[in-house]
Amino acid sequence: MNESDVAIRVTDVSKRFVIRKEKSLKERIVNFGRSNLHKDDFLALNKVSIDIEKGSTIGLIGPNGSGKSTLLKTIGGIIQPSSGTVQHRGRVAALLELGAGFHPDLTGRENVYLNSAILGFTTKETDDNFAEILEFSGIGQFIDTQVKFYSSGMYVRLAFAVAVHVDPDILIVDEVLAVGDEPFQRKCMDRIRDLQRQGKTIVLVTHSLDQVAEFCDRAIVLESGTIVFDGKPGPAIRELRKDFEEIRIRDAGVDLDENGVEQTNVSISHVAIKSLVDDREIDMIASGEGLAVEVEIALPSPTDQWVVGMGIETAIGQVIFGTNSERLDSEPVTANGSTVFRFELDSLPLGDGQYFVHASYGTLKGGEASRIPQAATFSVSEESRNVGVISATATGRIVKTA
Ligand SMILES: Nc1ncnc2c1ncn2[C@@H]1O[C@H](COP(=O)(O)OP(=O)(O)OP(=O)(O)O)[C@@H](O)[C@H]1O
Repeated sequence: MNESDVAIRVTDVSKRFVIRKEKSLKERIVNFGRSNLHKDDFLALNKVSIDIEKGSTIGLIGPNGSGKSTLLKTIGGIIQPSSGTVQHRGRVAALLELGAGFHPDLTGRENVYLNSAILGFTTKETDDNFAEILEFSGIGQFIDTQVKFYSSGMYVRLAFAVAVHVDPDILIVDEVLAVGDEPFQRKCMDRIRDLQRQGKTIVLVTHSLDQVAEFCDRAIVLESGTIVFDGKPGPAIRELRKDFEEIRIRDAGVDLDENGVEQTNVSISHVAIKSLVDDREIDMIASGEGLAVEVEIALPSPTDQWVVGMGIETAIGQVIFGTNSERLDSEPVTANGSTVFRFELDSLPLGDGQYFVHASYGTLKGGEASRIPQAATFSVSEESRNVGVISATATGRIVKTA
């Protein structure tokens, strides 16, 4: 990236928060006379460095508490880093959590003028934009109500309308869009697309991984305040889903143990994709062809309670097909030691691309206990100029013209 193409530069940014906790009674007695508060340091961001290219759309993703909002706020200049620097070129408009940016006692109208003024607009310029902002927000008569009486959806509507109408070079958006209703979310997304087309730089924090796949050209995965992945959205989302799956299984393991369901010591030892024709292991099919998936599990003792599952996912982890031995009405059979279950999928009318196969193990009573998210992969080759995960035979013709 050329120096002149950098819109935002984050260099070695760390953010330390001081957390104050009430001391326990014992601690109060031991430390008698001193403050009743514990002070703990907490590193929300740990030496984060990123260069964001002008005109790009970046998604910041990661589990709860991983530091996404903190990073976004340091980029927007809303909070100062404890160490490191943030530089940006151009006007930044920020759409942060509810409550940030608007004064609760002022009306919607007054807040529009206040926000525009902070971003360097004259009253005359805001007058010129006002009708459009109001129209976009859909707030109507409530524009003259104090914003403390707004619902969270109304609040976001107005905040987004202001943010996109002040002609920002950089727009930073934190999760908030999720509180708008569906038509408004669509409208916001269309507007974000307009800004993309105009070459604006956009940084989004979101938990909607589909949104990241749809809008972003780069995604950054944060975990415990550090960057664990920085690259194309597809691999970033897969990385994050893999982590979520590990967390889910770890958590599920605890619950299942509490229920007394014996799930432990079973492992999925091998997953193979095979040809239905000659049983060879394969990694590619033509669109419309079928395949077999063999899942091998290692059962430590004889049981008829086992369930084996498999699913096919797109590159961003959307499950497009899934089944398991129970759904296929496979009779419970007592199995022991190394056991292979074979799924046969006769025909897969998939579009061109790479697909991932997950494999899972569980019990009839306890549900799914473990899963390997990307146990195997295969590609589908299709000679088609159409796009999408399914393959369809399509034709087109004019049926009416003036
Ligand atoms: N003002 C603050 N004082 C103390 N700790 C804070 C403060 N702001 C954030 N934190 C802590 O820093 C960590 C990172 O928070 P942050 O809001 O950046 O995470 P996040 O990835 O955006 O999470 P989420 O997905 O839940 O919105 C959290 O553990 C949070 O509790």
